[in-house]
Amino acid sequence: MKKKAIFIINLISGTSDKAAIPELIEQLLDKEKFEYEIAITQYAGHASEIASKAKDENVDLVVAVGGDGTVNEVARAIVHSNTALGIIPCGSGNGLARHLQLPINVKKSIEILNTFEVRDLDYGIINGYPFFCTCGMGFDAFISLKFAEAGKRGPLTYIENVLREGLKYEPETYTVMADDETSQHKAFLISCANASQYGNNAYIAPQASMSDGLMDVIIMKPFGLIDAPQISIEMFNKTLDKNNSKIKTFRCKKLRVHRHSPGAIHYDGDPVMTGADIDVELKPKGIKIVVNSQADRNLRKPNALQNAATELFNEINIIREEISKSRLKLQQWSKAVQHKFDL
Ligand SMILES: Nc1ncnc2c1ncn2[C@@H]1O[C@H](COP(=O)(O)OP(=O)(O)OP(=O)(O)O)[C@@H](O)[C@H]1O
Repeated sequence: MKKKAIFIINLISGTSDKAAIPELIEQLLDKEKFEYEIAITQYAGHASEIASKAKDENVDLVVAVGGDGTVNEVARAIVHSNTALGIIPCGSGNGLARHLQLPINVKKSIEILNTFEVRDLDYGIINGYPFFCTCGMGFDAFISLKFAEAGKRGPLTYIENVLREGLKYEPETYTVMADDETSQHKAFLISCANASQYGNNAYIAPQASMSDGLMDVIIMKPFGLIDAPQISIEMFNKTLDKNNSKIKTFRCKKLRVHRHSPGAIHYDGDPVMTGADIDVELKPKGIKIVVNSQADRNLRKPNALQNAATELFNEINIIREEISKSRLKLQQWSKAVQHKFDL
C-alpha cells in the first residue's frame, strides 16, 4: 500500500521563491511509494492545524516546507504518533535541518524523503511549549532570532555585532536545578539544546545529540567587549563548549530555573513571555523524523585548525588574565607605597 504524505508550504518563510516547489514534488517524489497532497499555510498556527488533522487521519508523512518556525508548528502536532516529520528547509536559519545534515536544497530534500528512513528522536518542552532545536532565556531569545537571520548578512561580523549588543543586556541571576543539583549563576543567557545549533551553522552546543535522551545546557557568563569576536568565531568553529572561561555546559533530562521576575523565553527562536519559574524537560524518542542516512556525525566535530584556534584564544585569555592580575598587584603596591610615604 502507498504511504500518504502531505506537504505544508509556508510561502513567507525565508527569502527563496517557492512557486516551483509543487512542480518539483510532482516530478521527483517517488509515486510508487507515496500519494500526496499539498497545503499552503494561510496564517501563523495553520501548519499545526493541518498537521494535527493529518495525524488524526493516520497520514504517514507530514513535510514542513519552511524554516524552524514551520518545522516547530508541524512537529509539535505529531509528537508521540506514527506520523513522521519530513523537512524541505526553506527558512532563514534552518537549524534543525542543518543539525540533521539534511540538504538545503529542494530537489535533494525530496530525494531524502523518498528514502523514508525514519528515526525516533528526542524533543523538549519549556513551560508547555515544545521545542525541537533549542530553547532558552536571557539574551538567548534575541540571539537565536538574530543568528537565524544571519545568513543574509554575512555571519561573523554580524554575530559579533549582535554579541556586542548583548553587552548592554543586564545579566540576571538564576537558580538552576538540574536533576539533583542546585547552583546559582549570574548569566547572560541560558540555552537548552536538543540539537546543536541556532541555525546558519552557529553552534551553541556542538556535541548535542537528538538521540541521547538528554539536553545540553549552556550557561554563558557575562562577558566583555574583548570576548565578543572569540565567542562568535567559536560558534562557527563548533568549539564554544571548549571555551571554559565564559561557558559552563552540562547535560540533564530535567531542568528547573528560577529567576527574580517573569520575562521572555524562546522555543526554537520564537519568543514568548512566561513566569519567574521555568521548567524544561526532554522527551526521549518522542518524534519520528525522516533523516539523511548518509549524514556523517564527524562533520559536527571541529577540525584540527578550529581546535588550534580555540587553544590559542584560551592561551591569550590566560595571558590577559595574568596581565590584569599583575596590573592589579602593581596598583595595590603603588597605593601601599603612597600610603606609607604619605604621598
Ligand atoms: N501565511 C502565513 N502568514 C503569516 N505567518 C505565517 C504564515 N504561514 C506561516 N506563518 C508563520 O511564519 C513564521 C516564520 O516561518 P519560519 O520560521 O518557517 O521561517 P523563517 O523565520 O524564515 O525560518 P527560520 O525559523 O529557519 O529562521 C512561522 O512561525 C509561522 O507561524
